[in-house]
Amino acid sequence: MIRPGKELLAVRPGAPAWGSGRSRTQHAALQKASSRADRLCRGLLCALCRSPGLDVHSGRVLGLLDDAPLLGQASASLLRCARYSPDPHAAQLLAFAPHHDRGVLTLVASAQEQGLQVRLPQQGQGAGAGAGAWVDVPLGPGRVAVLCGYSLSYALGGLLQPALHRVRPVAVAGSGGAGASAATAGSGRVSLAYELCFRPNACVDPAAITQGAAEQLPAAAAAAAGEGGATSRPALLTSALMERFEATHPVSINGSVRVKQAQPRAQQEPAARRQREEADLVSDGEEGKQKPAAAVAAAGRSGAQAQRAAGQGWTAVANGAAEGPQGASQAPPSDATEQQQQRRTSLRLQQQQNSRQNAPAPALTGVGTVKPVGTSGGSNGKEREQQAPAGATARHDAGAAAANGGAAGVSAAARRQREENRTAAGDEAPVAKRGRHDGGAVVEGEQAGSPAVAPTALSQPAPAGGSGNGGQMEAAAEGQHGDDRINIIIKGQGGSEVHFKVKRSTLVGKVFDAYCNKKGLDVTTLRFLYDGICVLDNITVAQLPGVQDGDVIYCWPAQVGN
Ligand SMILES: O=C(O)CCC(=O)C(=O)O
Ligand SMILES: [Fe+2]
Repeated sequence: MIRPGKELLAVRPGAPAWGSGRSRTQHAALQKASSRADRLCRGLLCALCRSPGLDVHSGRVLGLLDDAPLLGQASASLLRCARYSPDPHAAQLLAFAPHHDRGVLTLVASAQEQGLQVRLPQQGQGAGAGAGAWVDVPLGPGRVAVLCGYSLSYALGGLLQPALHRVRPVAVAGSGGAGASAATAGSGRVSLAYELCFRPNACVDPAAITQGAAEQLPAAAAAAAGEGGATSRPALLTSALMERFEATHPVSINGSVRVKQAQPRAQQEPAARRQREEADLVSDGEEGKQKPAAAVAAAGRSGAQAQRAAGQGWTAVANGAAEGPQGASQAPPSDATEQQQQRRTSLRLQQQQNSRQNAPAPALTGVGTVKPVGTSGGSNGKEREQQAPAGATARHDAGAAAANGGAAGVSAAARRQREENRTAAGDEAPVAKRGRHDGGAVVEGEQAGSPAVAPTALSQPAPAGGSGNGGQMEAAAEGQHGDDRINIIIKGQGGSEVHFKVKRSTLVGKVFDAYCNKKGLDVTTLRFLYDGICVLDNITVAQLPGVQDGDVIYCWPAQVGN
């Protein structure tokens, strides 16, 4: 039976149990869809960062994501399946009211061509003919819409604006109206939206993320970014960022139908202040105007309907019950990443607290989800994080990402230069001389030469002496190392880490071999990714673009995702 309205099924990839009422086949299909969408989304994000128009260090953005979905570890990201049923009584209502998605990027796919619409920018960057008009985003087989979300816009200091979008109602079966076709008439519209989100305790610092990027932008875009741009956006934990989103988007139907509850009086003023601060992020008053539509949608998802929907294999999502990004703050932390993140987060939070005397209470509630810095033990002091697998999967999965490969190569040197300048200026200098991580491997002596890992990769001719620079990796006894040694972390697919302290002149292949020896792995079956780029074994550590103490190289099976 098709009922009027919209039904949503929201799942977080990697969640061990995806709710009741779903068969194993459904579970497997959702798992597959979400993991593919996740890879595509990360690849697109990586390509977007590296596109000449932005030239943002992709690691600074990708490092704010959680690990790629692993079974048994719920992701912060979310897959929404929506079924919009034909509704003869609600023809004037929108099936999905205008909204910004709260996450980083959303991919939307639907077998039905029509339904999704975006609003063209009214002013500033991208505004042109038809400014402010709603335009169709034709979907259908083989097509995916890519929407910039609030989190990405914030992280980029407004260099990209979040896409205001909505869904027009599907045609009533037999009406012959827009959207009806032999394939879809009578069944309503079904869409899949994958919303990539920052991990809950990531510290989103627009100023650090966009440093050096604006210089690449056309003057007009740079001006737009400067006004209310990165410098006026404080570093925030994702949880605080979501508070901000909610304060500036009073009614959101992003995954969950959220009707804003009356706030305690004490919280109203900061919320209003934040709303003013973020005037540049909210395109217009459209969302306010659409409140009635959202309220109708909310009313339509009563508990009784939710029960019926669940019985059909559709779990209704209503009033915050969704496993939305905000709910993901309960996700179990992955230890090593968490330790690094805690250190980074605490530094950022310190900055926040110093610079924002009037920080509203809700923004600080996120601190409660972060463990004290002291618990991070001897973890390496890594300032810049990376999420390597994205770039490689982008080349396999996303044409757009592949098309960007050249740009990535060109901008690498520029990025490195920027990083060096910044480090020289003491802006983001790594925290020096920390104790070694308890699990750190002591690497000694010469390892056998390692074969090439991947056909297309970051690679340079081996320096004189080839791979025979044995002895460059040395025991990392405290106090023995000079400034030319840095910590490099190899992170495996399951999240385990091995720490190496190496000379900058060491061939990375030596490190890979040492890692494989320690783990009992065959190096030829693996690829190593740094900042999303597959690294061959014949470059030195110093030749990794913008390498810093504590940087992570991800180790991934060569055939991943294929
Ligand atoms: O169904 C669609 O086309 C879009 C859905 C959407 O905007 C969302 O899930 O955030
Ligand atoms: Fe959306």
